[in-house]
This record gives sequence, structure tokens and C-alpha cells, in this order.
Amino acid sequence: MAASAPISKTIYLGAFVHSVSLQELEICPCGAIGVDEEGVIRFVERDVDGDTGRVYAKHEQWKGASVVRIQGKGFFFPGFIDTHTHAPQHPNTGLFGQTTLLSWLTTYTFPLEASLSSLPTAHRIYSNFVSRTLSHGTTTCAYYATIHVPATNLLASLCLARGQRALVGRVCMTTDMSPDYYRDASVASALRDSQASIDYIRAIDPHGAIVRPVVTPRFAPSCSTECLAALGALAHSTDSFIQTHISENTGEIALVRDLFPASDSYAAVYDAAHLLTPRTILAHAVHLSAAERKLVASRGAKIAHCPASNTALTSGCAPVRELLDAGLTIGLGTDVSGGFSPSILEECRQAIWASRFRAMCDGDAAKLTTGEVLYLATRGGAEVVGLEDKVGGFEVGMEWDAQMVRLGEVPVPVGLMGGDESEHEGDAADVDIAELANRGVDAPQTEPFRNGPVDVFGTESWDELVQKWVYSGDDRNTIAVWVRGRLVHQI
Ligand SMILES: O=c1[nH]c(=O)c2nc[nH]c2[nH]1
Ligand SMILES: [Zn+2]
Repeated sequence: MAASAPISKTIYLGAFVHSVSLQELEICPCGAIGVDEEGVIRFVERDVDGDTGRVYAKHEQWKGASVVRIQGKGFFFPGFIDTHTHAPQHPNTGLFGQTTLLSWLTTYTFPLEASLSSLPTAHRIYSNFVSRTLSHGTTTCAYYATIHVPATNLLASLCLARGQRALVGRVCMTTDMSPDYYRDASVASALRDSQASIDYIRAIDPHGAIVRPVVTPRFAPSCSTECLAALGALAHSTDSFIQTHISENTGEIALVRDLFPASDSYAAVYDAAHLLTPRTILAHAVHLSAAERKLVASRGAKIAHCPASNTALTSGCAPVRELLDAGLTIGLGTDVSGGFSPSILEECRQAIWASRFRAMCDGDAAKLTTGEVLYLATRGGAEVVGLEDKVGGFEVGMEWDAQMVRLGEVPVPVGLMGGDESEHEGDAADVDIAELANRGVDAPQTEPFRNGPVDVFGTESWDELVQKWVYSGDDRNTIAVWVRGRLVHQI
């Protein structure tokens, strides 16, 4: 089944888990969710107990719909939203040595990003990364590309073809912060190239149902005052989202102070360029002052919290509780390859750990709970990327962006069952999940199963199963993923 194949009306039967609010995680062990041909949720039932008869009693017109049933111990969960990552940096995942932000950029990052001037190189990296993020249950991703228009456009095309929702941004960098081999030639060419990418993305997906453009000044040191102002105007004239980095590292903040002496703060640099808007995603925000938090909140700009990257590059522990208390909207970002994993589930763990390190100095109130990080990974992220009415939870009228999570025994990937794995690469949606899932919870299992990363003993409450998933689960537990009702990944 290709990502563009028609979908049938489907009932998703079994447990589901989603955030109702930052404070409330709903766990429904006996659910049924009806999704129509457009991928829109039409009903949510909470007391069905795996019995389609009870569904049809209330929704007679759904007799004949496909049924996808949870297998073994598992649940449906909303697709993850990665609010900040760098697709071209994927080959460097796990490589950062002892560097910090500015030395990491020049040592690892700029040379790799420059290599995406080659379209075959870009294709290899981008198709791999989109597959990788989908396999971890990421249904929406805010991507930085590079300065190259053809490669940026390719990333957008791949996301559209694979059915992953994405914001895709051509990176702008005009100053000598960037090496001469990897830099925009001028502000005028940066604007022209950014416009070209915006036009391409709008042409392949006119309504932005799957892919949307995002104006992407890399960060203040990479862009002159003139460039930042021009990009603020471009975002306004094209009605685009904006993404950039802010206050990640103390050396970077000192550099911004030197480069923009007339500005009161890092956030003020962006504000002067009209880059702080309700459609702006600011990555990191580790060291924002109280005045900057107030400014960012007053403009409605949102935060991508990237704890794995913050720790890897020893940037700091973002004070997420304080940012939430300041009224800021926050999602999670993997920030590959500052971050060492493409997984938002891993980012949930890292967000918990970072909050616990803060708690050791700031007190217990700083600790984030499992429910809170799952909220940031779904509903919070949806708000950051402007999709809060569509994704992030299971409600009538929202779209079916979801993952099927299975704990305990998990299926052996198709490629490990004796076939030629290369045949299946990037093509996992060819296997019919509805057929697999329709066998029912108690049906004999003919496919090989192996014990997954989460051991289940049968004594756990539902709440404990969710905790175990967050602390020790990975992509082996994500056995199927849907976007707008369309199957986009399965094991
Ligand atoms: O984590 C980061 N990754 C990057 O690529 C980058 N560029 C500027 N600042 C950055 N921070
Ligand atoms: Zn980043």
C-alpha cells in the first residue's frame, strides 16, 4: 500500500492512551475508535471490551468497516511530534565527542551539511531519516534541511510520499559564522532561495495537509540584522511558520551580545526582526532570562525542548517547569545530531532526567512526570506546530495520527524472517496490518515473535505498563504507525 492509496473506514479496537491535559493522561483499556475514509475520528467509545457487537449496537453503519485490533499487551497512542530536528545531520547521530555548540558546529556539522549539495547524498540521508523517525512513531516532524534548495525540496517530497506530516525549512546563514564553503552568497540570494523552497512546497501540497514550509534562520549569529529582518518579512508575506535556535549555550549567548550590541537580549534580537510570532518555534531556550520568557510568551512564540542535545553538548538543563509556569507552550525535539537519538520516546526519558537534575538544585517541583512528558510529546508538540485541532489526542473530529504499541512479545521485523531485507526498506507499508491485527488477541500466532525490550509479567496495572514503555521501550514496541488514517510504517 503506497502512502497515497485510499483508506477504508476502520475501527481501532482495544486499549488506548492519550493526554487529556498536562495533568491528565487517560488510559482506556476497553476502547474503540472509528476512523472514516478521510482519516477523521468519528467516534470514541470507552466501554467496548474488544466486542465489535457492542460497537455496532451504537454505530450500525460501521458494520463492514475494517477492524484493527490490539495484539497482546498493548495500546494505541497518538503519534509523536518532533518539534525540532536536523535531517541532514543524521549520519552524525551519536558523534559529538567533547565538543560544545560552537566547536561542534564547525567540527562536525557544517562539513556534513555542506555534503548535501549532492542530491544522491541528500536522498540517501533523507530517505533513511524519514524511515527512521516514522519507525519511532513520529507522525509530525519540524525539519531543518540545509542551504541547498534541491535537497530541501527533496526532503519535502519524501515526507509527502511517505505520508509523514512535516514542516521543512531551507536553512539561512549569511554571516562568516559559517565557513565560506557552506554559506548563502548574500541576503538577496538567501531570500530568493528560501522563497523558491516555499514555492515548491506550496506547489506539491497546496493546502499544507502533509508538508508545509518554514522560514529558517539558523540562529542569530548566522544571520545579519538585515537578513533576520528580511526573513521576518518573508515569513509574514508568505504566511509561513518560523523556526530558529535561542539561548542554547552560554558561549553562544555571549556571541549574540557581541554581534548585536544594540539589543537588550537574545530574544530582543529576534523580536526586532518580527521573528517572534505565534507561529515561531524556538529550539532550546535553556538560559532565557525572566524578561525574555515574558517577551516570548507575550508574542505567542513556542518552545522546542531538546534535552538529549542539551546534555550531549553540555548546554544546560532547561528549566521546563519554570517555562511552563511562565505560560510558554512547549513540545519536545530530538535535535539530531546534537541529540543522539531520532526517538521522541527517548526524548521523553531525557526530559524526565533533565528535570530531575534541576530538581536536585531547584526542589521537587521541577520534576516532570511521565504523564507530563507524554503531553509535551503529543498535545504540546501539536500546539507548537499549529496542529492542536487535528492531532495529539483521540477526539471526535481530530485525525488518526497514531501508533500501535505492543509490550512484552513483539513481532520479529519482516526483514528478519528470512526474506531479503533490502526489498522492504522504506516500503514497510506493503504488509497489511489490518489482516494481521484482525486475527484477534487470542488467535494463534503464526509469525515469529521475540521478547521485546519491555518485559511484562502480567502483574502490572495499565499505568505501570505505560511507565515501563516510557522508561524502557523503543521502536521494537512501535508495531504500526498511521498518519491521517493511512498506514505509514509497520514492523
Ligand atoms: O543544536 C543545534 N544544532 C544546530 O544545528 C545549530 N545551529 C545553530 N545552533 C544550533 N544548535
Ligand atoms: Zn537544532
